[in-house]
Amino acid sequence: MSNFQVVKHPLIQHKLSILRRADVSTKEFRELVDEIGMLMAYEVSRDLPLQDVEIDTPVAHMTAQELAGKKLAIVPILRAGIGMVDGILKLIPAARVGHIGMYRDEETLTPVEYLVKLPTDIAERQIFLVDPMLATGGSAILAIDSLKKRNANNIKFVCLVAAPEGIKAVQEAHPDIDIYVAALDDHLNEHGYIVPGLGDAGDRLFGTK
Ligand SMILES: O=P(O)(O)OC[C@H]1O[C@H](OP(=O)(O)OP(=O)(O)O)[C@H](O)[C@@H]1O
Ligand SMILES: O=c1cc[nH]c(=O)[nH]1
Ligand SMILES: [Mg+2]
Repeated sequence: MSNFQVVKHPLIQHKLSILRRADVSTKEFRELVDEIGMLMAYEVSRDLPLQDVEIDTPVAHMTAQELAGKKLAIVPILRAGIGMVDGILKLIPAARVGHIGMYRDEETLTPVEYLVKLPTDIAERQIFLVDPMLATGGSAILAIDSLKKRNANNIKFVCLVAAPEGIKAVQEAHPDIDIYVAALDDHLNEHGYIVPGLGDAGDRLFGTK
């Protein structure tokens, strides 16, 4: 079974509590998603491989360590996932960015895929699949299906707020995928929204409602 982790760092929890507030402006919401994305990247990148490198400090020669040049790709699920990309790129600027466009049909809550644009060597890359919200799990499952269809298997799913229903669904569909969330909320309401959640992340991020 996959690794499922709630990242409880105090900075993440503090910023997430501000993000949830109904009176937060679009500008603040965008800045907070960016910052939390960066803080989540710190945790998710914890096991990236290192290699020895010989360097000279002003004082002495030493064997230091650097990232082993593992190829990375950040893949946001549009639209809301876009909000997390820049924060992660601040820490890992050489990462490539792929996009998976998807929206939930409001009646059926079934995800509809409308765009897949990925680096050509996606199968060789460690992928951070990002979306602030994991509700029924339908969108994440379809995005992972889409990546696996293209032979990408090294995937970590990074999300801010998750419902237990979504975690269970993703773990059942894709037991090999590690999941990192900033919060595990209580339940989904009758409209498929996470409770207490933060509302519609895409609309809050882009000011579309
Ligand atoms: O787990 P699920 O039940 O599939 O729901 C989660 C999805 O819903 C939201 O996207 P939405 O459909 O609102 O699209 P948007 O990002 O364009 O607003 C969210 O960003 C996830 O992608
Ligand atoms: O609560 C939810 C559920 C799905 N998508 C969102 O943006 N918010
Ligand atoms: Mg939305």
